[in-house]
Amino acid sequence: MSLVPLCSDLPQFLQGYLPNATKKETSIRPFITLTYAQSLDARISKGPGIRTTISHPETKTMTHYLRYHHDGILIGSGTALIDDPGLNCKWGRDSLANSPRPIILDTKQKWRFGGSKMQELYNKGLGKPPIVVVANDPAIKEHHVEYAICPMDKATKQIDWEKLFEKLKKDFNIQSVMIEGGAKVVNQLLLRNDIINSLIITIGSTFLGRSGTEVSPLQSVNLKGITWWKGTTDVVMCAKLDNE
Ligand SMILES: NC(=O)c1ccc[n+]([C@@H]2O[C@H](COP(=O)([O-])OP(=O)(O)OC[C@H]3O[C@@H](n4cnc5c(N)ncnc54)[C@H](O)[C@@H]3O)[C@@H](O)[C@H]2O)c1
Ligand SMILES: Nc1nc(=O)c(N)c(NC[C@H](O)[C@H](O)[C@H](O)COP(=O)(O)O)[nH]1
Repeated sequence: MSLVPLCSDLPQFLQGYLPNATKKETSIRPFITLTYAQSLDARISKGPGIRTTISHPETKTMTHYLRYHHDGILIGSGTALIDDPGLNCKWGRDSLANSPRPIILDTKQKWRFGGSKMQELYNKGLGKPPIVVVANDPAIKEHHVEYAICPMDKATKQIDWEKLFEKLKKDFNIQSVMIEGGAKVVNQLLLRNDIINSLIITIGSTFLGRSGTEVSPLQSVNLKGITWWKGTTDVVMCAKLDNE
């Protein structure tokens, strides 16, 4: 499916929140953008296992413009298994060159590249092959997939985000990552002002109801550098996570 044209005021609106392509990041971690689309009642899907369109076509195009500006695009295995996303970039003339590298957080090793939309795009020369984040050497290694082995923190039984992003930069030369969900990933990273450089949230003019998948961090989060864009049915907020 082709995209509608990018709204002419969006590049200027997003500029201060994108990785700077001309300036190599000096930090040991990549530039990290946290981005997702939510309903007015802070839901990102109608419920577990239900792929839900929230964005208007013009903010869908914006997402592809964001993909164009990042080296990697990270999602949790929940999203990979439920949505079977392509994660390539349809904005611009050359999908393969413009696409970010998909990064799938799959410590339980449940997702397979084989048979996925990502593989279909890769086979057609329209997308890049994924990096799969695992906690230990995977029992099954798939063709064309690279694995980032990232040990779990023993206490939290979660991967250490800092170590993961350092590894992505050092071992895979990923200078910028956009994180596209889902809820478990977003809820953790909304609390990480030490890691997240930009927050870009699309809000669609719909309510998805209480059985919807909610995004809401464990504690309150303050924002700064806030700016809003208004489209036909959606608004987009760009911000930075505050240090307070
Ligand atoms: N509207 C949007 O912008 C948007 C974007 C993405 C996904 N979604 C929706 O979100 C839903 C999926 O969200 P979800 O919360 O179920 O799944 P998720 O995509 O957040 O993936 C969760 C899984 O990722 C892994 N994981 C996450 N954090 C980890 C950590 N720190 N260490 C180790 N492993 C970790 C675990 O395997 C966990 O089960 C789907 O319904 C999807 O359609 C919506
Ligand atoms: N911006 C945005 N608006 C939405 O309404 C929605 N549901 C998502 N959801 C993000 C999720 O990760 C999707 O699975 C991928 O956006 C699909 O990606 P593809 O088009 O297959 O490349 N994102």
